[in-house]
Amino acid sequence: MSSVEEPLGLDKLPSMSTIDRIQRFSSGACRPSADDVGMGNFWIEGRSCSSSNSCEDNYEEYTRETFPWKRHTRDLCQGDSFNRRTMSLGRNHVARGTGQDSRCLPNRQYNSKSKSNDKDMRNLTNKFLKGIPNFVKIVEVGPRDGLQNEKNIVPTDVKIELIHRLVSSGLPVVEATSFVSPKWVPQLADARDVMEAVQNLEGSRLPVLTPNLKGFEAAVAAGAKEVAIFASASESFSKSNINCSIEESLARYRAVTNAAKERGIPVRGYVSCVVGCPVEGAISLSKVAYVAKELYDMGCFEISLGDTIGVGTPGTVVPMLEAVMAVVPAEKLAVHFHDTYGQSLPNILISLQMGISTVDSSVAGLGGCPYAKGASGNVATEDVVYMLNGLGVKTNVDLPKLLSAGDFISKYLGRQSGSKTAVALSRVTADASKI
Ligand SMILES: CC(C)(COP(=O)([O-])OP(=O)([O-])OC[C@H]1O[C@@H](n2cnc3c(N)ncnc32)[C@H](O)[C@@H]1OP(=O)([O-])[O-])[C@@H](O)C(=O)NCCC(=O)NCCSC(=O)C[C@@](C)(O)CC(=O)[O-]
Repeated sequence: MSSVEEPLGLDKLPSMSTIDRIQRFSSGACRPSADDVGMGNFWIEGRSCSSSNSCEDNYEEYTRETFPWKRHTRDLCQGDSFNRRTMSLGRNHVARGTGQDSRCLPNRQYNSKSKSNDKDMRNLTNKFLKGIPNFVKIVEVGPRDGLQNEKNIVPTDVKIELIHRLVSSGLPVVEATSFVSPKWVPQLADARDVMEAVQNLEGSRLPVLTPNLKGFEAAVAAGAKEVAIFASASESFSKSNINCSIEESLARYRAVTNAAKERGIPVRGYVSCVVGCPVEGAISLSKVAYVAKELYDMGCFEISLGDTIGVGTPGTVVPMLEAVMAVVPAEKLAVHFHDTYGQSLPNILISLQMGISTVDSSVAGLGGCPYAKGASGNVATEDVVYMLNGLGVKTNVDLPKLLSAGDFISKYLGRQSGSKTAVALSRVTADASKI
């Protein structure tokens, strides 16, 4: 077995070029159906289409999800449904337009394309982005990664309400909290209360972070049915985040995965600092691949690759993914980007093209790590859903309900949402309501 001191050399990795790999993952084969949100149901290349997830998506559905801003303007002309939507978003402005109302915003003001042009655009998208999966599983990390860095303690009820709202938006996985030391992360000292309150919520899996056996036992006692362990590819970050070396952390995590196996609890693994570390700078690809493989070998069903400080660009993310995908199958990987340099969406896009179909994100772009100075929030879930809708990729997420959850927590925190989509769509509806 290789060790951190003697990492997997890049010379030992397959010499497949980046372009080859992207092409390899650019099959036009059908990908998971919207139901394939559970573990183990990953895209198998060449799988045939089911009638419920035909490769030829319904055109109306496509345009509805692709152009939500257009939908707002169209719905404004349809009166009731728009009113219902804005009210459900908890906004205090209510549009008054009706189908006959001269104040209705004409669609052409927002979308000069004709229907056939829309269709052409979709074909163009298919030609250039055909490797992208039909379904992407979004792992919402807002209640955990999003809130852990908040200075002022967020009341337990607010956290519970946020989780309820996120679950009701259709997100398949909502990371609920962390069973870490309250001295290290005071914001999540109420992990037990949060977990006990949400443990029976249906519709989403609700994993929690556990840094050691103590955390694991506490999580299970509080009702957690899935846990996540978090190692780092950077020695310095491992020390500052969990107070031990990478090798020590892997030994701890083996104890956790063994205990989890005995109880039939699935374990997700994180590797942080996969591109850069706040102390060490660039991180070697072989170290990232090594830690990912160790977590995979100890039984993690999925490995999430975290660009903890958000320094990655497609130029650094592609070789990192190539290195990891040489030792862990793409369908077992997730990407976890922080948006410090605004690179998350291009990084996600290229990851999807390379065969990744699980993406972590945080509602309203909340987040940051208390032990990674300068790291900004995670990519906003609303922005990820907006992009995926635009690509015709299914997520099962109801964008208006997600926006409502983001609005709820942003209002509570007293600041504007970190989601550009949330800000833009709220302006569109606000402007439309003035007409
Ligand atoms: C790992 C430890 C616990 C080691 O912390 P330590 O101080 O070395 O632990 P220790 O074993 O020496 O114990 C010290 C005290 O902590 C207690 N303790 C020990 N374990 C637990 C526990 N599970 N829950 C509650 N209490 C615990 C233990 O009982 C003892 O209590 P005392 O006797 O002093 O009263 C600590 O460093 C820690 O909690 N770190 C977590 C920090 C954290 O959560 N960071 C943010 C995670 S985000 C991340 O990693 C990146 C990620 C995943 O988001 C991906 C990305 O963005 O890229």
